[in-house]
Amino acid sequence: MIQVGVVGGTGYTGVELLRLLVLHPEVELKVVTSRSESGRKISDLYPNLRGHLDIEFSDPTVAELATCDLVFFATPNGVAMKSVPELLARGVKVIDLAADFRIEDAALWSEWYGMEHACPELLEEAVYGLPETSRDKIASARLVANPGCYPTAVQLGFLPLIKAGLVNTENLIADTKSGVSGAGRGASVGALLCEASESMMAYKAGGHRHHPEISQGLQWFSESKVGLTFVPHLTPMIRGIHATLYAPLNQDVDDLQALFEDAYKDEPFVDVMPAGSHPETRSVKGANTCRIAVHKPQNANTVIILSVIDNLVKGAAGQAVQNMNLMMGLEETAGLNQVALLP
Ligand SMILES: NC(=O)C1=CN([C@@H]2O[C@H](COP(=O)(O)OP(=O)(O)OC[C@H]3O[C@@H](n4cnc5c(N)ncnc54)[C@H](OP(=O)(O)O)[C@@H]3O)[C@@H](O)[C@H]2O)C=CC1
Ligand SMILES: CC(=O)N[C@@H](CCC(=O)OP(=O)(O)O)C(=O)O
Repeated sequence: MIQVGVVGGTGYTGVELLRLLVLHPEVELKVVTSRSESGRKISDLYPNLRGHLDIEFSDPTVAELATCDLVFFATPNGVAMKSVPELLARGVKVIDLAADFRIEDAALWSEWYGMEHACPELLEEAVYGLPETSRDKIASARLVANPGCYPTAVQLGFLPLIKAGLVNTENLIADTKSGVSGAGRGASVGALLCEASESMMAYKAGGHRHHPEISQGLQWFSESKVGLTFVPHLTPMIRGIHATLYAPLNQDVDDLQALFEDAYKDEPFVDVMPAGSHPETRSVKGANTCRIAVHKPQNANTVIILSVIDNLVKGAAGQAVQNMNLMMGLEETAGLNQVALLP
């Protein structure tokens, strides 16, 4: 059994990791941290785990955490980078669900995240954990940067077209919607029921920190320069990301549907729906699935890709478990066979 630690076990992505890991056939949860709930039985706070997890939250030192084989950080940006060098030096593998190791360029990271990077020397070694593009690198990595939720949905949607060189990459548009759990469990006025329900709004239209992450990920696979317009919206649902993506074709393409089906035919967690489909966020709720549909309306030259994920699963904890499976040489789908919850 692999001994696993979760830093930040009280948060939304943390408890989602626990939900997945308690049923994982190869994992033993050894340490689950929380500073505010240290000493409390985890299943007292989260009764869905009663009968599955019998340990308490703790507030361990890095040396104590290092008794694990692999540690997940489900913590705010800027936390993991303070402990990762010591954990790696002690032979522990790390998956960070936050953004500390997602951007290759330390100066660009500081610009968007408003702090100095604590270990820029590790940015080159860290592997961006999108299995559909980097499976082999992830398998041999010590440190994986789990992608953001919007970046997962947007990159999986655009990449088949970009890799095939079929679109004008300077004019890509990503119009994205998120459920409120994307903002985490911490109390904030914007996440109150009376503020977030019965209404919808765009936010950070002038610049969101996922813009450089998405642009970087698309640029890795594009010979021409990537220019992206990215606008996130907050929608009155708890879980889910819906990305509507617009890409101008640079040539006639016979069969876009076949292109997408072929690109993802061997991917266990990307489902290309039949032509004409409109994927719903509820069709991936609780599952580690990205569901995609491709359209070319009015015979115009703009392709529209619809891409949905559960922000807490394929957008965070599920993708992190997928990465752990790869890093530890396990079956990639182990512990990840959930079917979405309907209605
Ligand atoms: N929510 C989402 O949909 C997604 C989130 N992410 C990213 O994953 C990370 C976690 O997100 P989420 O679960 O929503 O966040 P939450 O705010 O819900 O939870 C944060 C967790 O981190 C712990 N924590 C906070 N500060 C520290 C610290 N300085 N040291 C150690 N532990 C700390 C908290 O517990 P305590 O204070 O008790 O220690 C809590 O358990 C974030 O970086 C987020 O951006 C990524 C993709 C999707
Ligand atoms: C609805 C909402 O607030 N969503 C979050 C994105 C969550 C996420 O994935 O962000 P990280 O890059 O920090 O992991 C936001 O826009 O900040």
